[in-house]
Amino acid sequence: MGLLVDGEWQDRWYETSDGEFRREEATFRDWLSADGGPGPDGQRGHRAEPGRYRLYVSYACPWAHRTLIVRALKGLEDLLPVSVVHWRMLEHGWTFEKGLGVTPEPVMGATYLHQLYTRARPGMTGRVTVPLLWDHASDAIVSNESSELIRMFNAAYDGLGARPGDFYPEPLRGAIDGVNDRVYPTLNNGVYRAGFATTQSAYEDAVRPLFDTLDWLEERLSAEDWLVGGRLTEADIRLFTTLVRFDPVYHGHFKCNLRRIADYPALHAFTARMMDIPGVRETVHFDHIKRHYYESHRTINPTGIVPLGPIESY
Ligand SMILES: N[C@@H](CCC(=O)N[C@@H](CS)C(=O)NCC(=O)O)C(=O)O
Repeated sequence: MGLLVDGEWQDRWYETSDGEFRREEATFRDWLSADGGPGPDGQRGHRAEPGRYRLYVSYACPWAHRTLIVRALKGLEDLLPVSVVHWRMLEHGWTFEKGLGVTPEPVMGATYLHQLYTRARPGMTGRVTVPLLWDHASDAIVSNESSELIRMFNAAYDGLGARPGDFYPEPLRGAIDGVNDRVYPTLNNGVYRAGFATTQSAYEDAVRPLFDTLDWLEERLSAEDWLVGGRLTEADIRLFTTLVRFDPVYHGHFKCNLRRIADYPALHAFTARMMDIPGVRETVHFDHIKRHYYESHRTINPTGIVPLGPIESY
């Protein structure tokens, strides 16, 4: 685990001096669009073209997982190739070391993901994260912010043979944003705030609202199959990537153990429903998920032992 400082890699754990984990803002925020025009907030545009871009992911990472799901649902496999990093993230950060499911890095034969970051921006300071969208044409990083990447993939390739489907439909945007605004801080990021806390109070301050949100979601999903508008939207996709990791990883490794998802009938049924959407199951790799967390976070799990359970229930 580490970060780039003035273009040099430094092996360093997260800064949690007051006991709390804070996620840093993503560094690269350009936009992929059908015509190369700017993003919704004026971000610099890159034109969608078959094969021009490459998506770098970790199968373990819930943020990268969102982008893989939207890529699958929109049928972008042939338009947008993917590279997969090794599940273990230790002193060099994400790597392309050989391993089951890991793909060799094609742009520069890099061993470490941070080499791509410094190729795009020499001298950069910041974290080296997945997902990452690389532009082969301009040898640049378009974006490393998953919440924005899924909105780009939702529309950018529509004229190039993407499958129909809109996961952020105009009339539902307010309601989707409303759900995301609760689910992101308390749950998607809440599990990390619990797991990386270094004081009892920071841990408890994360876990309590996390389970309040799970209770709230259980109630919503007892009445409806989907979170917003009676149809699958990005709000469901963003929830799913955390729920599917919950019992195998967050319950034990991150100490989010008031209850399991298996104890919530509606949340469990929702996760199973998501798994059954064609294309989704193939994006879920429990081997990378479990091994990443238990083998990488040596401050939390010094032996690197990966628990055998739970028995998979989806
Ligand atoms: N805001 C980013 C967060 C991405 C992120 O934090 N990814 C994690 C993996 S789950 C990562 O690469 N962490 C490496 C690090 O923080 O050094 C997004 O949603 O795309």
